[in-house]
Amino acid sequence: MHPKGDGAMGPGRAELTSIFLLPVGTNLFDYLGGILSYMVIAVPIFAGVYRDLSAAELSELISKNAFVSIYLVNCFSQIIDLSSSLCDVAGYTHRIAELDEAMRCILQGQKDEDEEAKELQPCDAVFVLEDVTITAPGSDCTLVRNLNVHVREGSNLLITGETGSGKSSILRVLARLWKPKRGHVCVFTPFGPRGVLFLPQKPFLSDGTLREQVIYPLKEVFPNSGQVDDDRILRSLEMSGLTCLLSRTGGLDHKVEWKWSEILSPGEMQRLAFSRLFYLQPKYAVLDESSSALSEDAEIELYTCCRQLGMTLISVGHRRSIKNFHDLELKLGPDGQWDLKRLPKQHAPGDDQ
Ligand SMILES: Nc1ncnc2c1ncn2[C@@H]1O[C@H](COP(=O)(O)OP(=O)(O)OP(=O)(O)O)[C@@H](O)[C@H]1O
Repeated sequence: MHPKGDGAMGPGRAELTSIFLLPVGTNLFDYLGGILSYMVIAVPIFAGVYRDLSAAELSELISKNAFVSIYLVNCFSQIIDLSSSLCDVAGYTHRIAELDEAMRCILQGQKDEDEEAKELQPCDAVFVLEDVTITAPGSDCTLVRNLNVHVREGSNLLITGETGSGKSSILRVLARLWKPKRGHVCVFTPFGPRGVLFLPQKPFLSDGTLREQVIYPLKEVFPNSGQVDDDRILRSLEMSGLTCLLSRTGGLDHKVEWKWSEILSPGEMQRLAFSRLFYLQPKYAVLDESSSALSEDAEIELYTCCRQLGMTLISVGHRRSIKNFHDLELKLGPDGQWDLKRLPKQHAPGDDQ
């Protein structure tokens, strides 16, 4: 036997009220509407108010009264039905307003931090982590302790470490999705196609044509770029090894029936994310195991393209082969330990091109 009122074991009083009483209250007019008119007219009839009327006049009065009552009941029911939709709309509006307020606070906080950081910017460093300690939200376990890293343009950083050691957490802090527990994090380049783009392990694929997939997060290309832009998209698809998608979709602008995230394989999704990168060609790219579903050879090809396009990379990856494309390795260890070392210069494919 469970004690009475044990909220964890069954619905509480508030839930019972919402499950049973609210619908009953809402539909009360519907239930009683049919008999309400007779109850209302019965009082004056039995009190003798209409004793002068003939039987025909009385029945006409009763029927007229029933019509008016049912019409009123109908109107009340509609108002009550509308009120629940109105409550939903009010709830959604409130949540959107709260989200908007939170976003404004974050943006304002970032602006203030950026202003402070500008004064502290060390020469030519673009990503700066100074004395940064990271813990996951709602956890006391330190993932990275007192981390100091500066990433300069042209100097690629590879983050390695065991599963769960906090590699992606560093990227979340750089993207300002998480606040560090201690220390300063500064990114001296705008987020987006003109600055730094983040490629996650599982890319977000919106609905839309192949063109819309490749140019994402842009919604439209410049109207006068025409053929030039088409060529750029085709070239990006070729570099990412996805030219085959053109025949599957029937062209860049053909409306497709399917959901991209359902029909593409994980590897194809990752290649599509790289085609976005090659189309947008930002100065900096943060790659969070963005090629993990591809073969080593395919990964090397994609990193070679990034190098040819002159992007500065911050990557998380497990394969040894991608070390050749990086200058620094940040290795995360247990208990928040880390080690930053310069990688030996090696000949990476694409260096001689
Ligand atoms: N939103 C979150 N809330 C709480 N804990 C989280 C959250 N996201 C990640 N963590 C925890 O933080 C730790 C570090 O996660 P992170 O994703 O940085 O690991 P990782 O080194 O990138 O691992 P992998 O190599 O498997 O991708 C993990 O123990 C994870 O469970």
